[in-house]
Amino acid sequence: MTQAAPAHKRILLKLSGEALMGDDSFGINRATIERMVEEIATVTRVGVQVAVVIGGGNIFRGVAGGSVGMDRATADYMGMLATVMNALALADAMDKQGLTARVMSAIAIEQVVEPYVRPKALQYLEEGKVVVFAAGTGNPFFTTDTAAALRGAEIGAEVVLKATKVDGVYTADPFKDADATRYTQLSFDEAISRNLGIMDATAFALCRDQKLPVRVFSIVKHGALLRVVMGEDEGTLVYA
Ligand SMILES: Nc1ncnc2c1ncn2[C@@H]1O[C@H](COP(=O)(O)OP(=O)(O)O)[C@@H](O)[C@H]1O
Ligand SMILES: O=c1ccn([C@@H]2O[C@H](COP(=O)(O)OP(=O)(O)O)[C@@H](O)[C@H]2O)c(=O)[nH]1
Repeated sequence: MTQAAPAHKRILLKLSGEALMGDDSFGINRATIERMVEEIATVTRVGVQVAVVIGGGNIFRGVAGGSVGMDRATADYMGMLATVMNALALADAMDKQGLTARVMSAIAIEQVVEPYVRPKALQYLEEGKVVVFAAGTGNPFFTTDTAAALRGAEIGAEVVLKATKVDGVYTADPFKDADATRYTQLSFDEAISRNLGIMDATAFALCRDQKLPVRVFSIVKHGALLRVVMGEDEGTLVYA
């Protein structure tokens, strides 16, 4: 039996920090991270090169309650360090499941992880290793969604896959508005002008300018990542 070819050769997967929490209220849930790694492993097995940008919102967010009264830039650096912790946990879980993972950080912390060097990242991807980008863009006032757009463009990913708790982009935040309906697809301009809070405008604008499509899909739904990679209709496509 011949297996269908994947729709993408190289993807940039954005995992929100909160996705690692599972049903916990904070931190990293082991079972959840292992399940995510299994899903990533299935797409590497069909020959897709995978790079991951991991968030930090499960540990610290520059704009959240824990940072009240703090200098914003300092809080953001703490948020970026939180993503490094998540990246280490994710890479560890990958190694345990037989994948070879390499963490690359946008902030130099050499004793902990190697720094981000673009040609090195490309080399790892060609070798079939999973590259986990940590520390966001390395700059305060940005988000890991923007880091996903940036790294996605830099490594020539064909698509940014934003794995999140909701199964696509809705007309309004579905957690707040029960009448919200899901888009199958929409343009970046529509997403920006309608102020759909699923990704920040900086990330959307970068993807739009680089003509890098984004697909938003559910990380909770089993097998969704593989279906996305195989080109099946899943989540919402945001296109240039
Ligand atoms: N128009 C929208 N469509 C879908 N989700 C939305 C929308 N507006 C806001 N959201 C929220 O965005 C979240 C997804 O973004 P994500 O980056 O994963 O979460 P967070 O920013 O909380 O870490 C969803 O959980 C949802 O509550
Ligand atoms: O380029 C970046 C990426 C992240 N952050 C900080 O790191 C936190 C965690 O990232 P994010 O909120 O994007 O994580 P996620 O929502 O994906 O869990 C953010 O709140 C910011 O404080 C930052 O300052 N610059």
